[in-house]
Amino acid sequence: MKIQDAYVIVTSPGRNFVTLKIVTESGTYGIGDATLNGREMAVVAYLEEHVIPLLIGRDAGRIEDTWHYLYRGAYWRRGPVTMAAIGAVDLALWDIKAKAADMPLYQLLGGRSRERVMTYAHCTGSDIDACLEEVDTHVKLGYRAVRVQAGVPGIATIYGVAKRAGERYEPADSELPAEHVWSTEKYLNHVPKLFAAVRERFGDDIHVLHDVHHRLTPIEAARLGKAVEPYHLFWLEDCVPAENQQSLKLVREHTTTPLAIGEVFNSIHDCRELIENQWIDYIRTPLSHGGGITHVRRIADLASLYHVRTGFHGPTDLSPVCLGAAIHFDTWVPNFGIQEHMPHEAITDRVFPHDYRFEDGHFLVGETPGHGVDIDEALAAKYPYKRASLPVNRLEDGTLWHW
Ligand SMILES: O=C(O)C(=O)C[C@H](O)[C@H](O)CO
Ligand SMILES: [Mg+2]
Repeated sequence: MKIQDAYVIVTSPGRNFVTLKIVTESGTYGIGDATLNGREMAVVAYLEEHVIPLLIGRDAGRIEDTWHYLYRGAYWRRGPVTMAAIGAVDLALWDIKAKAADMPLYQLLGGRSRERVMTYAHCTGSDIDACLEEVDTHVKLGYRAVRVQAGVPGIATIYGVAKRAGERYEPADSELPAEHVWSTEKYLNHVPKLFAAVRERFGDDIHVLHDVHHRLTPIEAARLGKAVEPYHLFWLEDCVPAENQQSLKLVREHTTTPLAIGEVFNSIHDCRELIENQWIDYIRTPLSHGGGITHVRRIADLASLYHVRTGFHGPTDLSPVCLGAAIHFDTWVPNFGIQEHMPHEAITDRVFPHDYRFEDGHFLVGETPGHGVDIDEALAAKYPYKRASLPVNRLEDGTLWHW
């Protein structure tokens, strides 16, 4: 089954998405998500200039060989742009293979390990009470797990907290980066009160998660992990940046709060030390940014040896193509933990028709051959790309910080 054509579709139904479509001689096609939030056009150029010409005429069935051809063949290895481009090719090729086999993707991966995929919701509020109302709403929608983020007195704007009640936060909300001001001390003094309030109102039965978004140093993260132990979080996410993997060792030595990390990783080498030393509990690298199913499956297998489970990144800035493929992977992978769910806007869902369903706090995988997500190209063409940037953060003295 030779690849006859491949092209990139850039569309902005509510926010920017980049999709790679690969078409074979028989007419069977597959699609992959190539969206890299805030750096979308870099992946477009990488695909159009350096990848698509190599795909034409190749055997679409040789997924493993194509992965190595693109990875080793480029000489310049790893990095989010390269790996998002390879990931899009890989997802599209798995889609084609599953369609050709007339199977839903999870069957091709090895079949079901579970009936349904537990997912967590985002609950944010300008203060603790507003956040608790969001938790209440999501518990009533059936969620068993909630990620809670609340405003902190004395900090005007925090990335990840919606600006208005009932709204979701938008990851990339302005043409050029907005600037926020951050105070670690104010945050550390306030945030344990949020978990205490959630447990007091909702009891012990819901899973509670929290994203620190890389803003702490290791010893500060250790302090937070210890402080929140009484509220038994499901996980504390991205508590420190992890370019230095040893940072997680320090945190681990001080606290039993479970640790999740990896949404900005794109290679097994970014997390190998973290996994082999059992410094983390959940690995979050998504299929699209981690070089596709072919590579992330290796990460999951390594993780399974060390009691580390998957908890894939699932924000709105990964398209329904990535989410749909993730739900197949989650249905199969033996060491599944949880799947993030930040619902896409209705118009995004119309541009990307899909067969996965949310029910009772879980995703249910579809039975359509392939990964079950398509793109309506005519509708997509109505929503042209708009530059959108993620924010930056500064400490109160003006020092540039993690956001
Ligand atoms: O979903 C999360 O956990 C995030 O941290 C969202 C990220 O900030 C977002 O995907 C950046 O583009
Ligand atoms: Mg995160």
